[in-house]
This record gives sequence, C-alpha cells and structure tokens, in this order.
Amino acid sequence: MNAIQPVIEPHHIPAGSLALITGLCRVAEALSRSIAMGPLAGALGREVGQNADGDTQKALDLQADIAFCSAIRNCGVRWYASEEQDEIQELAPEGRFALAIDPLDGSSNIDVNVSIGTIFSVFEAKADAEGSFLRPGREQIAAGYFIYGPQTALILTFGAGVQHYVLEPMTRRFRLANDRLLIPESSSEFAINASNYRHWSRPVRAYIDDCLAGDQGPRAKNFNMRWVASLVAETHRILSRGGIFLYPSDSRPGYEKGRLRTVYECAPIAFLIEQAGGRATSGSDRLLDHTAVTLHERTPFVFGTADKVDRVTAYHDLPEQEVSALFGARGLFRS
Ligand SMILES: O=P(O)(O)OC[C@H]1O[C@](O)(COP(=O)(O)O)[C@@H](O)[C@@H]1O
Ligand SMILES: [Mg+2]
Ligand SMILES: [Mg+2]
Repeated sequence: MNAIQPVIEPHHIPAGSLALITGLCRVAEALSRSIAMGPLAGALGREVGQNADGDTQKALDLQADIAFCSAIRNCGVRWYASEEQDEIQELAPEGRFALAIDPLDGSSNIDVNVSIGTIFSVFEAKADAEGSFLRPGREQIAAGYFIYGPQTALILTFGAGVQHYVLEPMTRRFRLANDRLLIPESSSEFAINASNYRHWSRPVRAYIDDCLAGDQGPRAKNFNMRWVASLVAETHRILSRGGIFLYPSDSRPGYEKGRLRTVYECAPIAFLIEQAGGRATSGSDRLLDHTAVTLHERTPFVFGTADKVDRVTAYHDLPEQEVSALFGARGLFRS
C-alpha cells in the first residue's frame, strides 16, 4: 500500500508548524478548484454583506473564511483573527499560535478571472487575545500567501528566507519550486491606483510625477505602470521581477490611513518582502516596527526593491518647496 503523500513538501517547515501549514494548504487547494470553476461553482463574486470595516463582502470572502477557520481548529491555533469577522475567535485553548488571515484578497477580481489570494500571519499566542496581534509585525514567526492564478502557489517565510511552492494539479501537492526567493533589483515598474492621484499627499504625487516624466524628468529614465487591484498579485510580480507598490493614505474620507489592513495584509507581506531582501514601509517608517492599535486598522503601505522604497522615504523627507508638484527639477534627484 502507498504511504499517504503529505499535501506540502515539508523540508523547510518547522515540525511544530507543519500541521498548521498543512491545514492551510488543504483549504487553499480546495479553494483553488472552486475558483478555477468560476461561474460553474456558483456566484462566488456576489455581494452578501459588509464586514466590520464597512467593506463589501462577497460570497467567496465568507466561504473562504469559514473554510480556513474550521480546517485549522485542530492545528494548534489558539486565536483566529479574520478580516471578515469583528472579533477574535478562540479555537483551541491550549494552542500555540495566533493566526491572522485575509481569507480572500483581491475580491473585486473574483468575477473577472484575475489572480486573487489568501494572506496569513502567525504569532506565538499570548493569554490575551488582542495582545497576540496588537504587537510589532517583526514578532511574527511566519507569514505567507496563497495566490490563485494561472498557477496556484504558496509563498512562505519562517524568518529564514522565503520559499516558493507551486500546487501540482495532478498530485494536489504543494511542491517546492524555489527555496530562497530574492527580489530582483532591476525593474522600472511601479504599481499604484493612479485614479486617486488628486487625493494623494505632495510627496507621493512628486514621486509618481517623476516616474511619469520618464527620461525627460529628474529620474532620466522611463518607467512602466501596473495595477491589478489584488495585493497578492502585485506582491507576486514584485517578488518575481522587482519594482515598487504604493497604497498611500489620501484625502478621501476613510482613506486617511490608506486602504490596506496592518494585521491581515501589510505585516505579513512586509515580513515576506524583507525576507526576500526588499523593504516595506508606511511611506517613511519600517512597517514591521509598527504596532497596530486596533485589529482592523489600516496603514499606508509601500514595498518593493529596497532602493525604490528608500527613494519614496526620501521624498517624504524633502523640504516643502522641493516636493511641490510644480517644482520641475528636484535638486536631490537630478541624476
Ligand atoms: O480598489 P483599490 O482601491 O485599487 O484597492 C485594491 C486593493 O484592495 C484590496 O483588494 C483589498 O483587499 P480585499 O480584497 O481583501 O478587501 C487589495 O488586494 C488591493 O491591493
Ligand atoms: Mg485583502
Ligand atoms: Mg479580503
């Protein structure tokens, strides 16, 4: 009789965390099959309600949340905090882990057959539920995301580099594709939702203006822009070929701290990005040094190749007259 094959190749996963990662992989594998069926799996993208923060919830947001929550009940998780739930749930009182999850990221893309994902973050559980999550992101013991796209993949870190696994459709196993993912340094791509330009702060406008000015501007080179509207897809592209992502704060009501959530999205992505040799900030400060004040708080988020992210920080430090969008030749950046 054949031995049962594990759902993921386990070599880089600490033994104490294998049950948890295996539980997550099983749900991701099942989700990837539903997602691949699109409308044949039902109206996955239909609106069904609103979450704690007033975001629209789609049917697949809730399905994914329920599936992850129930699958990891016996996987050593004490506290389960989900973007889709108001409160933290206690799953196993003796559990070692606190798991924060964005069960379905990029939900505006569910119906249009564009990559979406799941983002997760793992801390050591404390006795206090909230205190297990409201702490600096650098205290995470693991973080990762699943991306459901042309390939389903898992990008994972335990703080010793980043591993890239790909779901092999035939065996339904996550197979290691790269045991040390590093962000390539050369890329001239930036990702930002440019429709919000008029709402941005002057440093962000100045940074983007200089990219758009291309070889006629202070950067003296041309750039390309990408915006998928799935954080996992943007992260995957940047891990694969470099570049920079920005979701800054802006002046729209509700966007004073940007759009993305510290606990469920930014802290885990920042952990992966740093482990892959990149940088992640809130525009000027290291994201992993930030302690979330509330579970569902949002934060401005900038990440990618280190020198690009540092440049955004430098724009935030520029004197006011240098930052002005009308100031054509920013001295600091003339090259
Ligand atoms: O629609 P916008 O404002 O461009 O925002 C896109 C961003 O919102 C998100 O979809 C938010 O995540 P959710 O889908 O989990 O709510 C990110 O994946 C993406 O980067
Ligand atoms: Mg999300
Ligand atoms: Mg989500």
